[in-house]
Amino acid sequence: CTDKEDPKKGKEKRGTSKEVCGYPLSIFFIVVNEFCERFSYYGMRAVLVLYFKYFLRWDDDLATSIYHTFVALCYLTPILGAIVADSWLGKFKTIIYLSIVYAIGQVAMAVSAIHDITDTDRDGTPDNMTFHVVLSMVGLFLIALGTGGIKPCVAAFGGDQFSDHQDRQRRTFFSVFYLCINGGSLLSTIITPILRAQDCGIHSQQKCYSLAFGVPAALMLVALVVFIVGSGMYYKAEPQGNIMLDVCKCIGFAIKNRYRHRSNQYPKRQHWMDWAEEKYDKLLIAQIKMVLKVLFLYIPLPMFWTLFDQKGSRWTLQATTMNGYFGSLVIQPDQMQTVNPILILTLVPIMDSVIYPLINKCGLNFTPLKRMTVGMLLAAIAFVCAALVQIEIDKTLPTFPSTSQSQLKLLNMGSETVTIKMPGNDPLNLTAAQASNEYFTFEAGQINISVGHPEVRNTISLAKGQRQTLLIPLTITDEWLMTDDITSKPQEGNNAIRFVNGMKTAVNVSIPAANFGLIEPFSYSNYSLIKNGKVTFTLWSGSQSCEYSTDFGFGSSYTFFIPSTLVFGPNCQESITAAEDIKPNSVHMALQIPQYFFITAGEVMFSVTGLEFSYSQAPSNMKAVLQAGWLFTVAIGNFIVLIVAELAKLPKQWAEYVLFASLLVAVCFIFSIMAYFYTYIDPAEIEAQFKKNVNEDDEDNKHKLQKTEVEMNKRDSIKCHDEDDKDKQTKM
Ligand SMILES: C[C@H](N)C(=O)N1CCC[C@H]1C(=O)O
Repeated sequence: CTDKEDPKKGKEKRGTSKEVCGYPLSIFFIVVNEFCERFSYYGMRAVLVLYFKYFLRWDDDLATSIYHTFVALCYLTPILGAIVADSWLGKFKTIIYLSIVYAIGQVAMAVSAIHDITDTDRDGTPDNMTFHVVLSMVGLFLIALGTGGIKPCVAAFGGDQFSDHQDRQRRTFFSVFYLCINGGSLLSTIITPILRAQDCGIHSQQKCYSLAFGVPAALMLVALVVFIVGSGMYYKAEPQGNIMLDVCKCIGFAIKNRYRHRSNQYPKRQHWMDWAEEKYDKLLIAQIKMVLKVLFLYIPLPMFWTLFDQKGSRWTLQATTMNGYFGSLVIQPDQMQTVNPILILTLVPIMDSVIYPLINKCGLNFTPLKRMTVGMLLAAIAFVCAALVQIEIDKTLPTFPSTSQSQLKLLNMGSETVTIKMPGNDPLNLTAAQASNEYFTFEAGQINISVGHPEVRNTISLAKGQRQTLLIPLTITDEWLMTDDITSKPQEGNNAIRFVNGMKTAVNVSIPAANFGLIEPFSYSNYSLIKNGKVTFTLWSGSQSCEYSTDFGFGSSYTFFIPSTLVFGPNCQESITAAEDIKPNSVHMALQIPQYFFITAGEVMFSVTGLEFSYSQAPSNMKAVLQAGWLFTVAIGNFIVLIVAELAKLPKQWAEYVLFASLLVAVCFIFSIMAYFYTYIDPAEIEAQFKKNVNEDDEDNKHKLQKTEVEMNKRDSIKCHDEDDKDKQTKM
């Protein structure tokens, strides 16, 4: 608990809070509040898209657009919260009122997800979807207003609890604050998907979205209660009138005045804001200059968030093409995102207690803006890593036919070996129930194929840009069948599975999660998407059944063949053959860890530092406003992701990663130049100086006034001597 204080700074204590190891006790309530609030926010967000898709039954596009619009809104509303806090209610009251709005929003979401409310026919699906849609949209709007509104206030309110001499403690506070954000985010993104997966309901059991939204709602109420409990200990800075209106008016006046005096005959002023001096207080002008300087510096920052936010989109998609088996543990593609908060929880303490002190010991002045620059570079490195991983993945992806080509696979449904001759290829021998290992590529059109001995010839038409399988029947003179095969990796790491029935009777194939339906003799089923892991298929023919089990990885496609020789019994493990149409993902998800490491190390240097920088460089009456400015860069970053996802359609994903890395390096270069010219200030000191000057001016003015009065009186008295006595008495 040792504390090296700046002897130049005042040591007056803020608020009535006790101190523990030099930290005001009040910040304990603030960090717990932040933990619960972030749990509530990230927990709800984790299941939101699934709620749109499976509960409200929206399509993927609508679900994704509304999701991103909501996230962007959550980082736009901080401006509103900051204006209300700094100009009107103060941070404390703003946090209380908006937390209530936030909790109401979360409760509305939880209620909107109770299907029983409108499920009058009790079939498990809501009958009045409009009710659920309207209630959830109102809920989301209130949440965006609440979470965004309080976010800049809570951070700035936490900063306010420290006295001017507690710079070091305040820096540590912002690190702990960031730890709480990520602790809440980590726990909730693990817990709420588990809650969602439970079945619940009064009349019928459905996936429990109401519980997945209900727990975040409860956590928001806890956040509110914890914050209120600390109420007596906080230092509550009073709002100083409608500061934002004054700021706007002052800037407007400066611009107008500058324009009016644009001719060369008027002497130039140091700063364009100095043109407001005729009408506005020098202190206000100085404060606006401080804010504008920082906001100008923020211009390049959204690019960092543009890269950062692709963790949830591009990187998760990349994970779907990778192998998630970590020994006996299976990691789903979207679970890889939890690596970010886990790394935050480890990296923040390491940076604060080892890396930064070590850099200091080396005599390097690692200023906040230098840290942020390095943070941006680390994010760029993360994207280079992502590109390298993508190149590895691309090497393992199957080569699908171009638009002018066709690919053909062959499956021998017979019980004897056949020889197949195709143009441009060596004769191919396929034993009973065997499929060719690979697809043969042809220029699309018609090809002649001959099978067996004596040869049976057939001309088959190949579909352009397609993969097909030729099913060679048991009796090769019978009609040949062509199937349409999938031409892309199955989505979200699923496996695309189908069955070909070579028996003379129909077969029904099912697993608990899917039913392939009744497959007619010498026919095939549609594809079903199956998750990774061990799967046991049950095959039925009439009253006879048997079981077939196999293990699936991620992103494969198989055609299982039921041969005519199959004997139904306890299991048919040996009889069924599997043709691997698309290999399972082989590049391991662990290869994503370096990119997660670099982006998170970048985030710690960039975001934790930026949060503290925004507080320390803001004038006292605009702390929340600058926090909102900081969060606004996150919103813009999210918008850029949306735009770039639509516009930048590079043919190769790795090239897009390199493009983003290069853009960030370019932006980082511009930022470092801007940062070079930035001079750090101590707003409290500047403000104190101004107030002192004003007081001195006032004193001066008072002295001058008194002097003038005395002189005037003297003059008057001289005059009065010359005038009549009556007059002289009145003036004195
Ligand atoms: C979860 C992230 N690591 C994170 O902490 N954040 C992302 C945007 C800003 C910040 C947050 O406040 O949630």
